[in-house]
Amino acid sequence: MEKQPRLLSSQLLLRNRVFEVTLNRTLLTWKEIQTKKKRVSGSMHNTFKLGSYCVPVSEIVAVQEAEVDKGTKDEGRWQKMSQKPIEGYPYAFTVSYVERERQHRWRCHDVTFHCSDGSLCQQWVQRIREQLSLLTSRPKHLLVYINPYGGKQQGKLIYEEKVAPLFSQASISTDVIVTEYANHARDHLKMDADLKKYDGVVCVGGDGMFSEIIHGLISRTQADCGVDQNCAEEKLVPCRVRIGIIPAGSTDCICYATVGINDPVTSALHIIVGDSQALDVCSVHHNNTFLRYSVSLLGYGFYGDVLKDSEKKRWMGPARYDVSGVKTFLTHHYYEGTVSFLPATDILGTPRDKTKCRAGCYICQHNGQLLSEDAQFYRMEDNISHSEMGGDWRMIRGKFLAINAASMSCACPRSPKGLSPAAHLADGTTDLILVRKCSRINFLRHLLRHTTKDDQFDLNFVEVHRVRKFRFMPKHCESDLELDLREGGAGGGKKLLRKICRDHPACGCTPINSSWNCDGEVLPHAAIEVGVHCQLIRLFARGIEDQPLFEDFCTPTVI
Ligand SMILES: CCCCCCCCCCCCC/C=C/[C@@H](O)[C@H](COP(=O)(O)O)NC(=O)CCCCCCCCCCCCCCC
Ligand SMILES: Nc1ncnc2c1ncn2[C@@H]1O[C@H](COP(=O)(O)OP(=O)(O)O)[C@@H](O)[C@H]1O
Ligand SMILES: [Ca+2]
Repeated sequence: MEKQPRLLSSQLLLRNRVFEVTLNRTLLTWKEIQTKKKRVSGSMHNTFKLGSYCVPVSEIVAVQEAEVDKGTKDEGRWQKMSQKPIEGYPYAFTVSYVERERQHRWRCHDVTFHCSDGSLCQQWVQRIREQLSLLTSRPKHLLVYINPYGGKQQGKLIYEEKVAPLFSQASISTDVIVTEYANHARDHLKMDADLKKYDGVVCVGGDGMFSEIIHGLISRTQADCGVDQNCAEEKLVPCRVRIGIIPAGSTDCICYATVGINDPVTSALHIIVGDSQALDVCSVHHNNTFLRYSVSLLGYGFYGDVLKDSEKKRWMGPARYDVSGVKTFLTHHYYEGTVSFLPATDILGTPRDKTKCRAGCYICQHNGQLLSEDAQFYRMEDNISHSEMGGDWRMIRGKFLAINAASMSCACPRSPKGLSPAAHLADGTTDLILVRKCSRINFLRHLLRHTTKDDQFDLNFVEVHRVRKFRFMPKHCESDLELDLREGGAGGGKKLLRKICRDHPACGCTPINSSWNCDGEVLPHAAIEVGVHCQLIRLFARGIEDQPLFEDFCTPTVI
């Protein structure tokens, strides 16, 4: 077979101007070759530049021959044609590529090049397609789950109108399941789905729906590999299949904190270009029983109570969180208990850093590497258990308005910098935020700082620790009591009840325990043990990209 030259370069017409169009292994560039210079708006010093653009091949969505109706030139039927023929350039092809807009929004943009020669036009289409086929990280076949009841109940519409057309343009085939009941997606992934057929799973819904997907996928992977999820010390096996999130929920924090915006088209484009972003996952256990996984917020007290109350107000849609938020704020419950945690030592980064986790984050790479080297070392020294390698646990007893573990920033439209602005997506740690009992006005000051530039940790009743593991034990352990009543018979039960009455007089003003908000799902247990599993799952995302220096930029990059 004849070997193709690496570089393809031709003079083609674009909007009636001649461009030198070049395709190499990584870039498609087009440069105006007329002498006329073009002013580029918004550039730093209003300088004049040649019209010259480039798009990375990795950000091309598709290429196709454009329809140019050559035979109808004299019949005045231009409106029927997708492209007007240009004298001497009767053939054309259209390249669709990612264009960056403000606030991390991506859009699919088209550029049509006109050629004088049919075989040249075909050569261009073929060469670009060949280049695209070399991008092995792009998904070809996806399994899509849609929650039709998430958020404003627009999931199906959002998928059909905004996402499906892009997938088909990018030649991605899909199997789509619209869920019929809660946990439908989880159980399908866990037991029925033929995962070998797919390069990824797409979740159309909110954080709760995403939680279903990761539970199905992680449980399935552990079952296939013979790993027992109930054992908190087990090293879990990372999932092969990547997950894409099309935001169609109420908070969409996981999408927002990994992409920088909750926008369905942006997310679809990240899936199409085959992005990959590893994510830490917390496992939640109690008494050697697996309870749940969490990737964003594990919140006890305030966020647990907001969520529990909001579940009764689902009919309100996303506004339920504001109503329950105000109600919970006014109720001002605090909860007593003991938090123990294992601080993450030997790592780069602290929760008070000014630098944030961004696309290609060095801290995530460094800390992830460190953990896998540690794991190798301790596998060799197999007489040392994982808990012994850990270091020193710390213990804090107190009265808390909120205990929040943020494994990622938890940025969302309500709080664009999030609960822990400097948390990392894939560093193997979670940020444990303890908000002690304080006045309403002080708690409001803390909450308000989630929405401003001010530091929400710079208050004397708030502390934050970057940890690998933590435990919470409420002062009055309800689940233990129930367990004791069942197991210990009447005598043991009476003794325990007497103790509780002594410790907690029946004033009736405060519920004994809160529940945990686990990625937007209510976890009724109060006593839990949590461990972080570094980079257990991967998303079709790349982390938040650094904002460009100047506002008025757009791709294709002007060079
Ligand atoms: C005074 C203004 C205070 C604004 C404080 C906003 C903080 C928001 C931080 C949100 C962190 C979100 C973490 C992610 C949680 C989600 O997993 C989870 C599920 O998402 P899904 O429905 O898409 O499935 N979402 C949630 O749990 C929602 C949490 C939303 C909490 C809103 C709290 C509003 C508080 C308002 C207090 C107002 C006091 C007014 C006093 C007069
Ligand atoms: N077909 C369905 N019917 C009812 N509930 C569902 C269905 N599919 C998923 N769910 C559940 O709906 C809940 C909320 O979903 P989510 O997409 O996160 O929306 P929201 O962001 O509005 O909470 C999740 O707990 C999920 O398990
Ligand atoms: Ca993390």
